[in-house]
Amino acid sequence: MKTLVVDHPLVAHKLTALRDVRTDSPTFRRLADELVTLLAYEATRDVRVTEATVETPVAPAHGVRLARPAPLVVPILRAGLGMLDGMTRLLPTAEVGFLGMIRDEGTLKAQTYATRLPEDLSGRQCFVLDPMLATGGTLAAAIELLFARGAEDVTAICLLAAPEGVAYLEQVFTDSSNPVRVVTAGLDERLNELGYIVPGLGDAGDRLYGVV
Ligand SMILES: O=P(O)(O)OC[C@H]1O[C@H](OP(=O)(O)OP(=O)(O)O)[C@H](O)[C@@H]1O
Ligand SMILES: O=c1cc[nH]c(=O)[nH]1
Ligand SMILES: [Mg+2]
Repeated sequence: MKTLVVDHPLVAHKLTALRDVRTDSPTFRRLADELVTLLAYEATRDVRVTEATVETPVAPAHGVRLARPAPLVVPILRAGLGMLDGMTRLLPTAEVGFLGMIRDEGTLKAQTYATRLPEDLSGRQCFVLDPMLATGGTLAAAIELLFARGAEDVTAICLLAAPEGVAYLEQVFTDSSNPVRVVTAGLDERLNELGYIVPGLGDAGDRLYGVV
């Protein structure tokens, strides 16, 4: 598994504002949206393309188009929904599937409460959106589900990751024929005793949509 921490001053600036406890929900949503578009640029570096030729007003020009089948973008509800618009802005022809998952805050185990994905993902490139990679349980379960349906490779886009979560994914995904990549704006210090990323940004879902 490969992990890319995007090193860019605009990403660092927006991430700092996102972390700030004084940042309100509307601003948090805007920053998350902007950050995802910046991360998506790196995350789609290996998106599959096919050669294409178009006629300019002057002459034929050789270029590329996104290959078929279209990539599948999968936000993990709730918090991943705050990353969807920023992603599809850069990849408007992608299809979108949905996974609803919640981490039990006692056991820290992920449970899936909603699945709306194509049954057959053979040959598909998938991009999973979830702002927080903490223990890694949620992302691991989501990625396993996509591979079980035939996905070819999976790139997870996160706003923040913990070393513990990255290590867990490295341990789970060792098959080089089904590569996994994590692209994140920041790799933080550690998890605390409640399974929260330190220094992190708190509960991403609550900060986007309110406490439930
Ligand atoms: O890496 P893990 O330890 O599994 O934790 C990360 C998960 O926790 C958060 O979701 P949460 O369960 O709070 O659901 P929500 O998006 O509805 O708030 C977050 O958005 C991830 O999905
Ligand atoms: O720090 C964390 C860990 C899990 N989920 C969050 O939203 N934040
Ligand atoms: Mg939450």
